[in-house]
Amino acid sequence: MHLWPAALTARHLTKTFGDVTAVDDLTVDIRPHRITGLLGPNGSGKSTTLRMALGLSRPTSGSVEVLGRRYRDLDRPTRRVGAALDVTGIHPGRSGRDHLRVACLSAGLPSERVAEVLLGVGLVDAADRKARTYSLGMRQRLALATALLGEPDLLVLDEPANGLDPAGTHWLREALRAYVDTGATVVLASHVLAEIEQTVDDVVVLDRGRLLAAGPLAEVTGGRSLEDAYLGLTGGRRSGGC
Ligand SMILES: Nc1ncnc2c1ncn2[C@@H]1O[C@H](COP(=O)(O)OP(=O)(O)OP(=O)(O)O)[C@@H](O)[C@H]1O
Repeated sequence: MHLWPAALTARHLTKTFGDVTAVDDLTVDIRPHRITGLLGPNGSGKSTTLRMALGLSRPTSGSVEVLGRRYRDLDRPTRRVGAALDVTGIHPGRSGRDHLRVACLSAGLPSERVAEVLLGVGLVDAADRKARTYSLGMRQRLALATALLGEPDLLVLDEPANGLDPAGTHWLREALRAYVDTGATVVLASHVLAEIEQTVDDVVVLDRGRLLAAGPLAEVTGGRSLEDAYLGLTGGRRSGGC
């Protein structure tokens, strides 16, 4: 149904902040209809890469496209790409339901989607409580619900399991797999290698902004655990959280 050669394509993508090169000449293709984990130590450029892909930050040089176009050139981007990058952006005085209503309205999406995504992420019972009373895991669910409003072809998540309990992590894994099975693509950045290992089809490993490895999980790990492969690739620079 979705026929793009790659869901995300970076070509010589580079971003500098003053003296810091956050992303350094990154060339990679992320395959469609799969879950890809973006891995790397703290400060390796994962979030900066995702922000450039979503048009939130301008590359210093090089390019990044999602679904075959620059994000800003996509037709109705909120229906094509959904993102949950930062749970701190949720208004504390607003209920989850109101947060979703506002997001629906501003994206021009039908209001029926609010009840559907609340059900989908298991937040129905908490929907009318103010977001300030939500746990981190509940805010993660609300951020995911927001990203899913437009039933996007590409879902981009930054540390989506952060704050989820084991049952929540299990639920997330199943939910992402079910979503990809509908023909969509998921890209997620994470530090938690055990979680990544059980969730993704492909991995992209960054270190200090540079690409260290990319490909199917089994190919990159070569029979080792992901942690061993990762520590070998990054020279022992540990990702936070593992
Ligand atoms: N707006 C900014 N201004 C200055 N430096 C920045 C900015 N955003 C990111 N950086 C720097 O760019 C580098 C890459 O940061 P980035 O947040 O992309 O890494 P990350 O891999 O997502 O890290 P983490 O795992 O800790 O979330 C870091 O050195 C960071 O300090």
